[in-house]
Amino acid sequence: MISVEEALPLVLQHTLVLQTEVAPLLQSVGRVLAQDVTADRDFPPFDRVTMDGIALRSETFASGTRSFPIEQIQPAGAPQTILQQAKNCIEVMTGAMLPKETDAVVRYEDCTLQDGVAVVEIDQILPGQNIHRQGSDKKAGEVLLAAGVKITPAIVGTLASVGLAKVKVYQLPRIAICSTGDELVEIGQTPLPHQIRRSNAYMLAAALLQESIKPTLFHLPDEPAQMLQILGSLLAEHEVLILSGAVSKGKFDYLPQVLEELGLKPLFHKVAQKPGKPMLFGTFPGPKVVFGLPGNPISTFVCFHFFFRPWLHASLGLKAEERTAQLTQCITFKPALTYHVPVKLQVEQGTLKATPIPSTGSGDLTSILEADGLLSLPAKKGVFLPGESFPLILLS
Ligand SMILES: Nc1nc2c(c(=O)[nH]1)N[C@H]1C(S)=C(S)[C@@H](COP(=O)(O)OP(=O)(O)OC[C@H]3O[C@@H](n4cnc5c(N)ncnc54)[C@H](O)[C@@H]3O)O[C@H]1N2
Ligand code: MOO
Ligand SMILES: [Mg+2]
Repeated sequence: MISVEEALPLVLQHTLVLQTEVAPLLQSVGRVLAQDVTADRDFPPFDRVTMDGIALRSETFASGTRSFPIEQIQPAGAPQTILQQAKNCIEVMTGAMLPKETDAVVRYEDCTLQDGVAVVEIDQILPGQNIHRQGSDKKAGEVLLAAGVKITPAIVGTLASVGLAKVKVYQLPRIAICSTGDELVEIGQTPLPHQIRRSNAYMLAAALLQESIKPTLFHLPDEPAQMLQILGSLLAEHEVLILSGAVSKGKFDYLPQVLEELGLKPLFHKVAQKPGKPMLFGTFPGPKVVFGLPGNPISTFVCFHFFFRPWLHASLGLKAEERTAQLTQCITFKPALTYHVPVKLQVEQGTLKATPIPSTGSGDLTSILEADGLLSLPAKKGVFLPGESFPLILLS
């Protein structure tokens, strides 16, 4: 059995090298950007009026003028107008180009308009007021986004603004999720007293959908010949297998042996952690990777978040999240195992605090309904005090 400190680096040493592909902009949300993006023009691309009102010359106002005859209107979306006479003004709309020969905008609220004349009612006008200067946000050619970030709605807005209707993203691995076990039935079925629904497969699929990956779902019966045949064909079609169950010591936990028959190179089987001790991880030529997650629902869930997600993010070139949170209650856990505790989070005086969620054990699926994160308490200690900080995985 190896420690989580040894197991995680082993997993991260076996990331996949993912190719790139081009995705239509709106299908790129949640994917990882595989190109740098530069400003195609200045941001903003012209001196932009930021308030509806009048544009004038501040020096005319400074010399005492308060009444400005209106020459014309400059709407947004119209070519730039020119102020003909310094004593006049032009009505301007938010988003319009600032008229040439003007240098300040006065809001409608700060003047009255009557008979084609605007009378300014404020005492001071500063050059540049209510104007968003060309290039003041970013200059043409400047890098707006570097490759290797997850595409968010804000990023989509930026990509749209530079005219990228299609964008280069990293490909996603083809992933099969496989439940195991003769006690499991489909979720639409009514289970007999000795049966349960195969909820882990759906929980894993949902977690992958949050990563923008559409997995395919399969099931393995507790029968080695059938497992061998199904797993063999899944390996031909997928780069990643995420399996749930059949990795412990039971008479029907055939998975480790079947995977080895298929040629698995095991990297570890059993990790010093709770939950998730029986977890298995290995590779096939290709390369292909197999995550054998223990079947108890919280074990499957914790191992997915602790091992699979960092592996996926590293494969995609995303930066690892490194967070900690402060325990609010004392926990005593003596076994020499890393203890992953589902926690409720809150911020108190700027500090992230983690309160453990009561649970009857790793079969208690409902215990994670309220969880915001998983706090990992190290194996080398047995008593964890309020106020101590430990590594945290945020659940999203
Ligand atoms: N003698 C020992 N027994 C067990 C050990 C051990 O070290 N020695 N480890 C325990 C631990 S820890 C875990 S976790 C489980 C892991 O077992 P498996 O990975 O072999 O999983 P299964 O036996 O197939 O199932 C365990 C449990 O989970 C339920 N399950 C499985 N798949 C699903 C699914 N898709 N949806 C919902 N629930 C599922 C299954 O019905 C079982 O109740 O082993 C302990 N035993
Ligand atoms: O991985 Mo197990 O969950 O400790 O029952
Ligand atoms: Mg078992």
